[in-house]
Amino acid sequence: MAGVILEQVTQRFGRHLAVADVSLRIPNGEFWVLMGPSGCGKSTILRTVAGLMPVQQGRVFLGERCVNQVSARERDVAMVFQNYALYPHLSVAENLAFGLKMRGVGSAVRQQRVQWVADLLGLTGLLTQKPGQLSGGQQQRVALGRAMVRSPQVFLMDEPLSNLDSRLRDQTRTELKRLHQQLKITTLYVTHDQTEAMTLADQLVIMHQGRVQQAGTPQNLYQHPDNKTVASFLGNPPMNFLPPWLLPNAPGEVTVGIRPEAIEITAPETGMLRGRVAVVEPLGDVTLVQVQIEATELWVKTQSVPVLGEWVGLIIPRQFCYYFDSANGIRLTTKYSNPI
Ligand SMILES: Nc1ncnc2c1ncn2[C@@H]1O[C@H](COP(=O)(O)OP(=O)(O)OP(=O)(O)O)[C@@H](O)[C@H]1O
Repeated sequence: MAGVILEQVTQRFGRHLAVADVSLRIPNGEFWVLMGPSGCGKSTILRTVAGLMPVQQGRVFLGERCVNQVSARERDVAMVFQNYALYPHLSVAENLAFGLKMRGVGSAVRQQRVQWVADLLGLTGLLTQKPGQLSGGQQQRVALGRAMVRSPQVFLMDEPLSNLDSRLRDQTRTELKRLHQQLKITTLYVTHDQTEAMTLADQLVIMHQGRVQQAGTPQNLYQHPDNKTVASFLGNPPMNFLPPWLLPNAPGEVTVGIRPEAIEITAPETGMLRGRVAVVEPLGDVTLVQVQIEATELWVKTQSVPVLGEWVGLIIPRQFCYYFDSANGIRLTTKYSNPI
């Protein structure tokens, strides 16, 4: 059964095309993540599904039902924003119960639901506090709880963790994953954060300029990007693209890409390429190294810790290279399987 379907949805602001012919079919109970550069249309998609923006072209379904003409209030979705906007004068319990009260749910059921969600999110001890007395992470959990309390058909989350510091963010992310595994509510989640995208998504959708570039499991997108946009968006540091002069045997119309972890550092005289270490960033388990080869910089992820300024050789294993059409960025899988 489908949870959420977008069928050829196009949305404009005046003449500006914010979402261009987007089709997605999200099965019931799955967690999908939308990712892409700022302004690529992620929030507009979320707002369209929520009913906060009318569908200009195309159709949106929640379950089997086309909701193009259904108001936001009547859609069974709950949205969590990055600015959680709790009511400051209400207690945590009252904040959690607010939406239920507005919907005319009786007090006994309200209490029961609030207790359920407070247990689930570890908020039981905070029910009488006001938002101002809570930490950012606790406030974020209340915001999540407010969305969860009525068990909506769909969750829409727009960067819900972006205001948290990195530790809390990690904790809350893990919490979200656990909750999803438990509740299995169809979720559409927008983020800029790669770790969130890679760890939470059943399916990851990469967008660019209002269009879907590729959708698939995070692993699949990382290993088999369809084009340069997707390849350069995932991975930190991102994929290196080698200029043609670095690889004299590569045909000019092909751009060769290689991930930082696929490059090996060796002695200057044994590498295929030779350059100077320009940046060294030890991360504990691995080190990020930027090697400068004339005007080109390549990132390498390595276990070794080279010395800043030293000359090193680089090995670019062929089997880990990606080949892209230089004109349109589309990945070539057969024609140039072995240009170097
Ligand atoms: N209310 C609006 N009026 C005019 N243009 C808008 C409006 N809202 C969004 N846009 C434009 O539509 C495009 C898509 O915006 P959207 O907010 O969906 O992008 P986004 O991918 O969510 O970006 P971000 O990651 O920065 O939140 C952008 O170019 C934006 O400037």
